[in-house]
Amino acid sequence: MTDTVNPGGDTLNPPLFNYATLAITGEVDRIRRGVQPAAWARAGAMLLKAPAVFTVGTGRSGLALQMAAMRLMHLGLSVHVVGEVTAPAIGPDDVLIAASGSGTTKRVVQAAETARKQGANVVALTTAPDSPLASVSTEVLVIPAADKQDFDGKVSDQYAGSLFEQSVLLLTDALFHALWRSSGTQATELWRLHANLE
Ligand SMILES: O=C([C@H](O)CO)[C@H](O)[C@H](O)COP(=O)(O)O
Repeated sequence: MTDTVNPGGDTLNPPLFNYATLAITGEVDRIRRGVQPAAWARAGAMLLKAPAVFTVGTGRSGLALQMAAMRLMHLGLSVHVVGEVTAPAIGPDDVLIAASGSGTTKRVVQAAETARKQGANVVALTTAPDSPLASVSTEVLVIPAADKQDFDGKVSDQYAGSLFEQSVLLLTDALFHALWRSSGTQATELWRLHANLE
């Protein structure tokens, strides 16, 4: 056992836990106020017109985006998660949603480059507007969170890319909610598409 990691000490400190919940919700609210709704609206319009939507991301960024993929499927869009064995080829006018806080993760950048070569649009969710991912994307949704290696605590008190990953979930849920409500579809209609093999 390494002596450099102490997994939580002996007990969880309740005041520290309460502080953490407040700190995290405060940080997420700051992100919410810092995004550009017009860019999200453009991305939403692009998704609705796309023959198919793909999502890509690694680690926690990819996991957060998989939740968005499920909700977009519930909206009736044709959605695929890159790396799943059932994901088909991406083609012209399809949309690849790519989440990478750093904007440098190789697998994500390479997928975005391939998507553009095939005539698809790429919507990037990233903290880094000058990153390789942003430079290859059609629409860049900047999430002003900390990069996973910003350890100075200036942008976020949380560990690594946590704030980015939470924001991906919050903002894509907001995108889904806005698209759903403006469609006028009843929740019972959406529920027909919910997994029944679970
Ligand atoms: O899982 C992750 C890590 O724990 C950071 O909090 C990241 O999502 C993963 O490393 C991918 O990184 P980015 O592409 O920079 O989002």
